[in-house]
Amino acid sequence: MGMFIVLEGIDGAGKSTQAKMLAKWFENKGYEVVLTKEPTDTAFGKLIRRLVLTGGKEGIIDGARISKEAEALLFAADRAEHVKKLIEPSLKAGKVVISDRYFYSSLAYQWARGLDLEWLINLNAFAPRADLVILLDLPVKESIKRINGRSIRSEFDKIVELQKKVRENYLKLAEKFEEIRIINALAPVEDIHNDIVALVEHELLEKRE
Ligand SMILES: Nc1ncnc2c1ncn2[C@@H]1O[C@H](COP(=O)(O)OP(=O)(O)O)[C@@H](O)[C@H]1O
Ligand SMILES: Cc1cn([C@H]2C[C@H](O)[C@@H](COP(=O)(O)OP(=O)(O)O)O2)c(=O)[nH]c1=O
Repeated sequence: MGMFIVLEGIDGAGKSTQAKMLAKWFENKGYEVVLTKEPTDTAFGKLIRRLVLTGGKEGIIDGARISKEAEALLFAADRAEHVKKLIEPSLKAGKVVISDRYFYSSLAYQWARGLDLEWLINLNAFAPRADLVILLDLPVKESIKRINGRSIRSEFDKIVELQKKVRENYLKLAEKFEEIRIINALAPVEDIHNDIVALVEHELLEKRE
């Protein structure tokens, strides 16, 4: 079996930056790596971007956003394809799978949107837990500064209050899921990378020897 590592955190926490660096680190050590993300680039992920994340006309039914239940189900459908078609086969082939977001995102975000946590956990029960979840934690103010430069930001990402709730939710989830480890994401990129590598060596590689 391979190794399944997930990066989580609020928007702009540095997940994609660190996921790429970690993937390179594993490749340099000779591992076969699959770097992936959620929402995916499949038709399901595209549907989510169209209906949920853009806040565009198509996502609006009767003048409101699509329901939070439908939103959670769309993320779960995208995830089911992701798990069955990519994650599980890659792990069976002995590869290192690194995912930028996974079901922990649904727990943190859709819980913040008002859904029941246990309902969300049950909905996502089909998805195998990761071996290690790196939670990049930083104050919302900092994350907003980092993503201000991005050209296309949806309404969804702009809501500071929601991001604050999401951050709190992640910290609560870290108490519930032992695979979640908190990393201070305020540090410079290289320092965070070194912290992540130390965690991976200690939590995953040493335990396999
Ligand atoms: N440790 C860091 N310190 C300062 N800026 C960072 C750091 N990590 C990433 N960034 C920058 O912040 C922005 C968001 O990073 P990104 O990796 O895309 O975050 P995420 O994938 O979590 O949304 C990018 O412009 C990136 O270059
Ligand atoms: C995977 C997932 C993402 N999301 C949200 C988190 C992000 O705001 C958005 C993903 O958009 P994306 O632009 O891919 O992420 P990022 O802003 O981190 O680069 O979708 C959920 O609400 N639930 C989920 O299950």
